[in-house]
Order: sequence, then structure tokens, then C-alpha cells
Amino acid sequence: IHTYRCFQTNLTAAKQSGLKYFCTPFYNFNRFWLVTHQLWLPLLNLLPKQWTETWIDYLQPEFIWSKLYGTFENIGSDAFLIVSPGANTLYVADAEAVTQITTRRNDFPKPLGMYAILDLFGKNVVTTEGAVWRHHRKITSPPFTERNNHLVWTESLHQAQSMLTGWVGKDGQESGAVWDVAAQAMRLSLHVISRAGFGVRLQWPHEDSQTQVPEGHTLTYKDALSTLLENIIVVLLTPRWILTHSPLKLHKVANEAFVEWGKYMREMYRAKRAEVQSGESRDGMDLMGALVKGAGITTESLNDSTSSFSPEKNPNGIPSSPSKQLLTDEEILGNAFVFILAGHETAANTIHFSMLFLAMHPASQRRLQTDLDAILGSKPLSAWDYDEDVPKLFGSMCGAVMNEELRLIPPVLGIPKSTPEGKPQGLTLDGKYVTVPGSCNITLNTAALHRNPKYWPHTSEQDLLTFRPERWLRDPRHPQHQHPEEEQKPKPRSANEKEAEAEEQEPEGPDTRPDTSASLHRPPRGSYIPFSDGHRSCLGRRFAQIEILAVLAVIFKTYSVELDVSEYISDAELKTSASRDVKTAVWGKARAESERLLREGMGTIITVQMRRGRVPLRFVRRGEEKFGDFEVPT
Ligand code: HEM
Repeated sequence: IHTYRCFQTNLTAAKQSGLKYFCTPFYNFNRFWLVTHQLWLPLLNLLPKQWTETWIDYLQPEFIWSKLYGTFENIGSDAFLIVSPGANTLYVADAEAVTQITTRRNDFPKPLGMYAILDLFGKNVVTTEGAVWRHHRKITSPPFTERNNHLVWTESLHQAQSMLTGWVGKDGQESGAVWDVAAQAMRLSLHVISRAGFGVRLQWPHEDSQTQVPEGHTLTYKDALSTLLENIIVVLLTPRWILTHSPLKLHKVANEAFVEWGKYMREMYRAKRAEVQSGESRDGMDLMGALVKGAGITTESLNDSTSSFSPEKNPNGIPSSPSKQLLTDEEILGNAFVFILAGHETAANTIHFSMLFLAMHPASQRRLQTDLDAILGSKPLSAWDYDEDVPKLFGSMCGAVMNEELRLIPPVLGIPKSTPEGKPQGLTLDGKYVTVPGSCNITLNTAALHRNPKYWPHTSEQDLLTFRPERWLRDPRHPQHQHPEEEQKPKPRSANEKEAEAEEQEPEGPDTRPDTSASLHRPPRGSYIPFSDGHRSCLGRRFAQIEILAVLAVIFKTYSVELDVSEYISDAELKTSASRDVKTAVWGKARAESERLLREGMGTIITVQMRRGRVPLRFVRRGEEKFGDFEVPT
């Protein structure tokens, strides 16, 4: 009866909203449903099709990826509600609506319940709202400066070179089939954030000088962190007491990594306090230092024996958080953890899928290499210059490849927002006023928005679904593609919005520049949001963009990436006797398999990744490509 009444209430609100809607019997974000849906869906599929066809696909947690823009097209609206007994959910692929939602932060807050699992080590800038979030954001923003981006650039160049050496060896031979490009990209990103953000340089297996496990630990820092991240979903979803006592190997491994990484972070925190106490200061991004300083811990406060900051140690050896401290110890660790989590998987996915797409599209790869030659010439890597080269990379095919990859596979496919309980919110949609019900979950559907034909230059419906970075390059013959810098300034806000913002004293984001280079195509505001938009947009956007550009530049300046075809033809035959027709046939097979995995093998845990199957790639010196002049069949 309760379920039915909830459903009726939600349905009534949907009917009054003025939005298009349809109903499903279950709420697909319900945790029980998320964990057990694979048991029920086959049973539901046995029901007569006419009963289920309007809703059954939407009970799949992955439907955003399988449907892309399709549902919006079928329903004839760029926003629709799914009504269920558990909640109403609004799906949005309309740029104007996105802008309203992201700029009216109080009217459309984050649904904090969905983020609670990210409080693993403590509350942080990602998992909080309102005044608490503003406080976290103010403290965590300062290190994300242009000055520190130099460090991200230098470190990314170094790490990309190391990753490449791991594939092609010191003598730079062809790599052979590399099956774990995704895992290697993940490792690279982890190395970059560890070094640039926390001052810890991690090594690749081929350069590892047998790092010893330090006293008091059972794992090295690198093993603790990578094992924790590999098992993150186990750690996030398993109650702590089960994790600690479970005899299952999976739980033991995950728990050991969780405990060990926590220990390392606490040690880093203690060391940072000691640094602050002795008046030392360190150059560089120093995220932990910023958190400690932001928490109000200063040399004076630590040295003043009467101060409430003077250390009174808890069993962990960390001085307990005094009442005056602006972030608690848990919050400091919580933020450190979330930077690593938010900062490595997203960038790694972009690097991985860019390489895969480029292997599938050799002509785009050649154009990228031509641009890299023009920008970097024959300068050695040590002479690549942040100030001179990065703006050019941003505005070239390198930026276009990054933008296009993030258009097609934005790591966060559905950015969650909500309306407050009992507070319906008005929204202008396609010139019409609609009311989003109170307590409504909202998904900014980036996968659909980025394929909405209203916003993207395209030559056909298929073209919108295809990786074509060239769409970002401005055509000088079409002046309507010119977007002067002024156009990119945020639209004038209403008096109410200005007032609300002034009242909130929003902390300034570190970088308010547009997402894409001025010399590339600029999509209308709200239509391209891989990094979200508005007050809660990504803090690490520029960090990530620089890392991605650096990695693409290092790899493609001297190497090409190709689809590995060794499943279909031997290396020897390919090198010596394969005719053009045979090559076309095997390449076609490898490409079709890549397309299939991009369609069917993707899955979201925190970000979307290829989780069922892998595509092997090969790295070959430029000029030695086997499929260098292949064109994608139209
Ligand atoms: C390609 C790479 C990246 C993408 C696509 C990306 C995307 C996003 C998105 C969509 C959000 C909003 C999430 C939400 O509302 O739930 C976000 C938030 C955030 N990102 Fe990123 N991100 C990337 C890289 C990074 C990096 C490298 C860092 C840090 C080093 C970072 C730190 C953050 C933080 C701290 C937030 C929370 C901001 C707030 O709520 O105030 N991200 N990111």
C-alpha cells in the first residue's frame, strides 16, 4: 500500500509538472535494485512484451549508455521524467536547462545520499553542500593555480615518456600487442596526481629499483594505493566491520589496502604538520600542505603551547582535531583521498579512449601528428615549454582529439542534481515554463547532451555518434563558426540569481576560462559539460586537460598507435606477404570488434570504462605503420 501511495504521489507531481514522463515499477538508483537487478530482469523479460516494452530498458542501470540520445528523440523532448514508486528522476539533455540547473545551486543541490559512499576517509569537497561545501572549496581551491599547472605539465611529460618506454623498450622497437592500455593509463594518471599533488614520485615496473616496504607497513605506498583503487567498489560498499573481520580473500586484500593507505596519508599529514611547525615551506602544488594550512594550522598555532592546536595525540599518532581547526583531521584525509579518486580515473579514461579512437581513425591520427610537428618541431622533450606550447596544443588537433573524446565518452555520464524536499522548482524548457517536482533526482545526461543534433556541427546522424575530432577545427570559410571571446562570458544573470550568489559569497573557482580553446569550435553554453558547469564544476579541469595534452603530445610526436590484428593474422604474414585486400579485411575485423566493445562492453562504477573485454593496441615508430593510410569505411 505504501509503495502504491508513493507511486501515486510521484505520478501526480509528474502530471502537474508540464514535463513529458513515463512510469517504471522500480526506482533504478535504489541500492537493492542496483545490486540485484541481474536476478530480476530475466524474470521480467518473461512477461508479455506489450506489458513491459515502454519501461523495461530503463531498469538497466546502464541505459544512459545504451540509449544515448535515443530516448529524448523518441519522446520528442530534451527533458523527461521517469516516475517510479521510489522517486521521480528528471533526465536532461537541453543546454539551457542545464545552465539553469548548474547556476541555481541552492535550487538544484547535489543529492548527497548518492555521494555518501565517497566519505570513506571523511567528508570532503565532493560530498558536501551549502556552507560546508563552500568552506571545503575555499580551502581546496588555492593549489589549482596556473603556476602549479607547470608542474602538472612537467610531470605528465615525464610519466608519458616512462609509460611509452615500458611499451616500446629503451631501444624504441615496436611494442607488440599491448592489452592493458587502460590499466597503464590509470597508472600514469595515478603517478601524475601522486607526484604533482602530493610530492610522491612512483615508479614504473621497468624502472623500479625494488622499493622496500617501509617499517610499520605491510605494503608499499604504490601497492596500497593501487590495490585500494582497484578494489574501491568493495571498500565503498562493504560495511567496515565486515571488511575487517571477513575471511574472504577479496575483503582481506581490500581492507589491507584501505588500512595501509590510510596509514600513509596520516604519516604524510603528520610530516606536513611538522613542516608547518618548523616554518618550512615547500614549492609546488602540495595539496596536503594546502589542506593543512587551509585548516588554519600555522607555525604559531602549533608552537603556542596554550593554543588549542598544540598536539594532543590520539592512538594514530595524529594530534586530535582541536575545536578551532577549520577542517577536521578526517576531512583533511577525506579531501586528499577524493582528489586522488576524482583526479586519476577520469583523466586516465580520456587518455585510454583517445588512443583507442585514434587507432580506429588513422587519418585523424596523421592530422594530429602533422599539428604536433608544426607546434613542437624537432625540439627535444626537455625543451617543450608550458607557456609557449600548451596554448598551441589546446588550439590544435591535440585539443580537438581531447574535446571529441570527452564529447563521446564523458567519464561522468550522468551528473547528479536534485530538487529539495517539498520545493518544486520552475525551469524554462524550450521557451515553456515547467515545474520540476520537489525531492526529484536529476541526471544531467552528458552522453545524450553531447550527441544532441541541436548543438553539434554534423554531416549525418551517424556522424554525431562517430569520433571526428575535425569537427572542432574551425572552418575559416564559415564565419558563423567564429566565437569571439566575449561570447563565452556567462550569460547575464537575473537579479535574483545575482542576489543569491552575492549572499552565498561563492568561493571563486581557480579557473573560470571556457572548457575549450578559443581557436576551436565553441559549443553553446550548457551543451558540452564533461567537467560539469557552474559552481560545482570540476576543480581539476585544467590539471586534467594539461595532463591529457602532454600525454597525447609525447606519444604521437614519435609514435603511432594501431589496432592489433594478431588474432586474425600472424605477424610474419602481415609483415611479408599480406596483400592490401587481406590487410583491409583483418583491420576491418579488429575495428568492428573495437566498435562492438565500445557499444556493449562499457560499464559505470564511478566513471564509465570498458569493463567487459579489452582492445589490444600496438605502438610503432612513425613511418612504420601497417595501416597508416587506412580510411574509416563510410
Ligand atoms: C578528464 C578529467 C576529468 C573529468 C572529465 C572530470 C569531471 C568532473 C565532473 C563531471 C565533476 C562534477 C561531479 C559531480 O557533480 O558529481 C567533477 C568534480 C570534481 N573534480 Fe573533476 N574531472 C576530471 C579530472 C579531475 C582532476 C584531475 C581533479 C583533481 C586533481 C578533479 C577534481 C574534482 C573535484 C575536487 C571535484 C568536486 C568539485 C566540487 O564539487 O566543488 N577532477 N569533475
